[in-house]
Amino acid sequence: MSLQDGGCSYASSANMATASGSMRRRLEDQEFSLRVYPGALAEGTIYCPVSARKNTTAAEAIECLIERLRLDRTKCYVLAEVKEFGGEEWILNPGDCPVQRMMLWPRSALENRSGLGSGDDYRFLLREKNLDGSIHYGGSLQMWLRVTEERRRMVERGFLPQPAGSDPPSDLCTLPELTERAILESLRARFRQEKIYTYIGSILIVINPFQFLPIYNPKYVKLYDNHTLGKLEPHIYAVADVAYHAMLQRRRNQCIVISGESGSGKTQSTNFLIHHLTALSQKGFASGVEQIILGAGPVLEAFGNAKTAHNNNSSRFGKFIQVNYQESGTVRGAYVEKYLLEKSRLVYQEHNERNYHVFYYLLAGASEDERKSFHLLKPEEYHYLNQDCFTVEGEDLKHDFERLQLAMEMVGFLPTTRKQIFSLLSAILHLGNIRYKKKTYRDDSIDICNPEVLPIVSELLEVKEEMLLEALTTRKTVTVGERLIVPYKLAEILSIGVLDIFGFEDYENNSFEQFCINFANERLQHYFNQHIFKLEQEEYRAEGITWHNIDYIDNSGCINLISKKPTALFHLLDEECNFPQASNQTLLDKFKRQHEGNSYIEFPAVMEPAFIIRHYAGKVKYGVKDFREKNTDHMRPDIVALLKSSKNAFICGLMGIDPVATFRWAVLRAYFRALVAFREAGRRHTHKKTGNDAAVPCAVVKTVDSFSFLHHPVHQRSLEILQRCKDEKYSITRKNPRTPLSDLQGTNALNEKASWDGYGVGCNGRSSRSGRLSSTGSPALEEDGIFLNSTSSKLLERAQGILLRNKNCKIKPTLPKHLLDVKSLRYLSSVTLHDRITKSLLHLHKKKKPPSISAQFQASLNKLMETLDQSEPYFVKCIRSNAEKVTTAAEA
Ligand SMILES: Nc1ncnc2c1ncn2[C@@H]1O[C@H](COP(=O)(O)OP(=O)(O)OP(=O)(O)O)[C@@H](O)[C@H]1O
Repeated sequence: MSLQDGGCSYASSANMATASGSMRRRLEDQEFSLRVYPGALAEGTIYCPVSARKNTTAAEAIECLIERLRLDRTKCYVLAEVKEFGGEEWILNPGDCPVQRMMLWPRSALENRSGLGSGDDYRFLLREKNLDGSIHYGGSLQMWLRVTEERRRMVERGFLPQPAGSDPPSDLCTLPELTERAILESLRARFRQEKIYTYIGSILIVINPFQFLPIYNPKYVKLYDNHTLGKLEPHIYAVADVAYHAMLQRRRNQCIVISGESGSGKTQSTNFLIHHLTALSQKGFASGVEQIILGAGPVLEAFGNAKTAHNNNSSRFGKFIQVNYQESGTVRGAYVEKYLLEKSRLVYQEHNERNYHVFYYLLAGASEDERKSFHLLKPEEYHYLNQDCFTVEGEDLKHDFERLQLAMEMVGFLPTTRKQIFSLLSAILHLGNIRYKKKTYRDDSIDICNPEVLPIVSELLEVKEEMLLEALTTRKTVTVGERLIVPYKLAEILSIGVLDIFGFEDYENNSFEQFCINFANERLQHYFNQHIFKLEQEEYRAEGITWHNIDYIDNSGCINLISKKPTALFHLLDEECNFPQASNQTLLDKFKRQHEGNSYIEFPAVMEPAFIIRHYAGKVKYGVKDFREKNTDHMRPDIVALLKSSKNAFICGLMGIDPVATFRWAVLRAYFRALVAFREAGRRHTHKKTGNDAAVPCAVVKTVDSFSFLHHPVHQRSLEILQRCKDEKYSITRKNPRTPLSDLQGTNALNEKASWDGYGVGCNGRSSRSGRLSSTGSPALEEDGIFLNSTSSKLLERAQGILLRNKNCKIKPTLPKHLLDVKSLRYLSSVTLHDRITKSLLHLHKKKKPPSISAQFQASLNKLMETLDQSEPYFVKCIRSNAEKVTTAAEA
């Protein structure tokens, strides 16, 4: 190093001085692990690791060894350095520094310190000094080394117990003393040996090394395949493997819950787990499903991750990835549920933070044509991007954009859909540049300072410019229902869920987001307690094992304070959101009145619009400012109406007007109505023949006679769709613009030149592969045997025949056979039952007030907990090795 530095004589000397100065400082501060072999002085110990810095003396190291190995203090000891196997021993003076000696050893000696016979054997020995000053050797050095080496191998193979004072165990439950200190020291010692994984029973601890270790290649996938936990060195693959085989053997769903603070490695661990879970099931062959699952990672990352002060690639949402398997253990598909995306980041970022990655990727990676058609500018020219920082060290945005495009393709986004998404992103950025001014001095109404942005946004969103201007400058007070996101349920399939949820947060200013995040953590901690302490102890008791109950912090009180009906904080907040006169103070007063005296809540002594919650992980102070606004984060109806009017099917889809869902229900209705019609027509026919009036109620006869259901706009629309579907023509034009669509939310999407080749975006905003509309049915659904022909189609054909013969019927629909299987219908009704369009088509929901954000969040958490409760859990706890994201494993 010094030679190289010296060689760069033309480099700026000031720079060099700074660089070498900081390098020197770093070396001074670094901690190294010395392995000292005590030989006969401590029977059973092969070597004892001692932490030392560059200036730690031999005397200090010996003092530490006396302590650790509990040696006789009345005796004298020295450190001896052995260079090369069988070579001479060099006795260190008390003031010599062993680390400095070690730094002169060849690299191979440091990398292979235990290897006997490597040719490069360098080590420190602890020797006893006789009274006359001579060294007490107690046997030949070579002999002694051979014996200790043999013993080491025996220990490694499990024939001898782990000696005290040697390497900390891989499962900390086997530590003789289970104190916090002992646990931390063991983790630290293991980390220094680049062992980032450690078990505490079945819990896996991961310490983020901020450098990639070569322990994730296929060799390791194979190594950990089908082993009981704890047999091999701890590894994240071992957890995935155990979950996989437990699922297959016990036929029960499994889940892996990953927790830890921001930047501790949760997402990385999730990626490793998913990789291993898919690799296990494919046994080395990358299948289409695996490609899609792995491709989803970069897409989620681009849209949901951002640079924060703590992590350059921080996930700003929680996610639960459920990998679903067939009975045989082959991956069937995966499903991602997302929680609480940080929306505020779009418009505002804190110091040293950025907006979502995808914006920077797009601006850096778009081609010249794309730049033109999306009207792209430079990042500095957008208000949403130029608030603080633009770059992240070491990133290659062009490459990232290419990677994103590839990943989007892998997961099934067609080029048209991708274009529509990027167009929307560009519209968001331009919208952020709109500036307002007062219209007139006396008037409070507003106008737009830079109207030149409007045609651009209107083009990108495919909405009328006048409507856009109106939506941006006026506010309508009518409220409409908001979407309630209910995930699809894939019934009766084995699964392994991986939960990567935001960690506990306590910042300088904590708001509603932190309150929700920390509540989620309380719920997960409760789940953890249930499994690790409560259920385990109950099992011991049931089996008659002597067991003293251990105390753990039961956080039910805190959970009740926040969410238990009817007076919990979330409910009081909802109440206040309904009062137009409410203020921060009235909210706080309500909290106080209801919960004064509750040990989980405090109010600051100084008049401050804040409250303090005693969480399991510590106290957090929340400022109530914006709580009410953030809890009622509803889309304004006029903005929703504007976006609904877009000619772009993707944008309509975002507003819950999912053409695919509308289509599905239209098909369903057509089917059932036709079925009823056919039955009734049959009965009527029989009645005519037999003259038996009583067999047919009049009302029914009337209905069938007139086929009034066909005149219902829903039905007309359904039949049109079916007809078009059959003809494989997807450019649908509005036939009857005056059709009343009030109870048909979403059908206007069908009237636009929707890109039917695109993948549908589900009502919950999820891109849905199964949503592809094609005349042969969705490929994904076909795979599941959904749109298959069946005998029921014959029935429909006959029903259809009757319909066509009827004079009143103006439309001549032809029902495609493949859409008529009863199983398909059942499937469709189960997957669409909860979506808003379905509800409105079935009149299941009247215009109710939309649920508050906290209510939605609680509902999705409850759902998650239900899933977790039905699974066997594994826990992965991630720890950040340092706050500076520095590569440290071997040096800490
Ligand atoms: N096992 C690992 N090996 C190597 N590097 C890792 C490992 N785990 C994490 N890292 C590094 O640490 C960085 C932060 O990790 P990650 O993004 O997974 O944290 P996180 O806990 O998900 O953070 P957040 O909650 O902010 O999303 C990663 O970008 C990666 O560089």
